[in-house]
Amino acid sequence: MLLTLEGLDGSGKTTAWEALREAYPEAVFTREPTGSWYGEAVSRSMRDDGADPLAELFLFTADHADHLSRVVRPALADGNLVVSDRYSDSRFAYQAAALAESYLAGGRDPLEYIREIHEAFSHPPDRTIYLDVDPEVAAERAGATNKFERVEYLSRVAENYERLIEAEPDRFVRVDATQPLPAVREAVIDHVEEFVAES
Ligand SMILES: Nc1ncnc2c1ncn2[C@@H]1O[C@H](COP(=O)(O)OP(=O)(O)OP(=O)(O)O)[C@@H](O)[C@H]1O
Ligand SMILES: Cc1cn([C@H]2C[C@H](O)[C@@H](COP(=O)(O)O)O2)c(=O)[nH]c1=O
Repeated sequence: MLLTLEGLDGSGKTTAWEALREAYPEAVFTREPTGSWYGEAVSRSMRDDGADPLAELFLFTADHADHLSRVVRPALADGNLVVSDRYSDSRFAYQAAALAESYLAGGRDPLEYIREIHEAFSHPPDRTIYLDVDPEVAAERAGATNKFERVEYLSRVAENYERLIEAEPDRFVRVDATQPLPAVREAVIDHVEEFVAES
């Protein structure tokens, strides 16, 4: 089973991922952007305020393709539970927000365009936990360490996540990530126990 953790910057994904790592030591824990050279290219692009948003989309997507073939598909083929801190929904939410200000021919919807690119090769998550905080909390917790961690941009990202949740309500579960950390941790672990029991 492929389980992904999604949410705005600072929503607590990595904290939840670490709690799950303690609870499921036998599972495979991974993340996007990855630590590969593709992931390093992504980090370089994120540090560039003038990076072309379409070029940046394809850097993130290249990192995803490598992640799939090197980590995710082999781990799933071996029957593992795979837990990824960010995955394809991050592209749908973040790069669609960046492309909205940019250019796509024929008035195409950026989010749909990015989904179509992924449909051709990706492996969709089985379940996704959405750690829900508002953009103000997210920006404050994240500390504006990269160009995405600003309230105005994160508001558009949050709207895109809402579209994704609305389109696939059975895949997503929403956790109120403004709760104190122990309550968030407990909610995440309870959901994963349910997913594992159902699978
Ligand atoms: N429920 C919570 N209440 C208060 N602070 C929290 C909570 N969850 C996480 N934090 C704090 O917010 C900060 C960001 O948490 P974390 O790194 O887990 O988020 P993230 O979603 O992985 O962020 P990013 O996407 O920026 O990597 C950390 O300082 C963490 O301790
Ligand atoms: C996978 C992915 C990530 N991002 C953005 C979201 C964050 O601002 C940074 C780094 O992620 P982290 O969890 O804070 O380490 O990258 C993105 O825009 N698109 C993506 O596909």
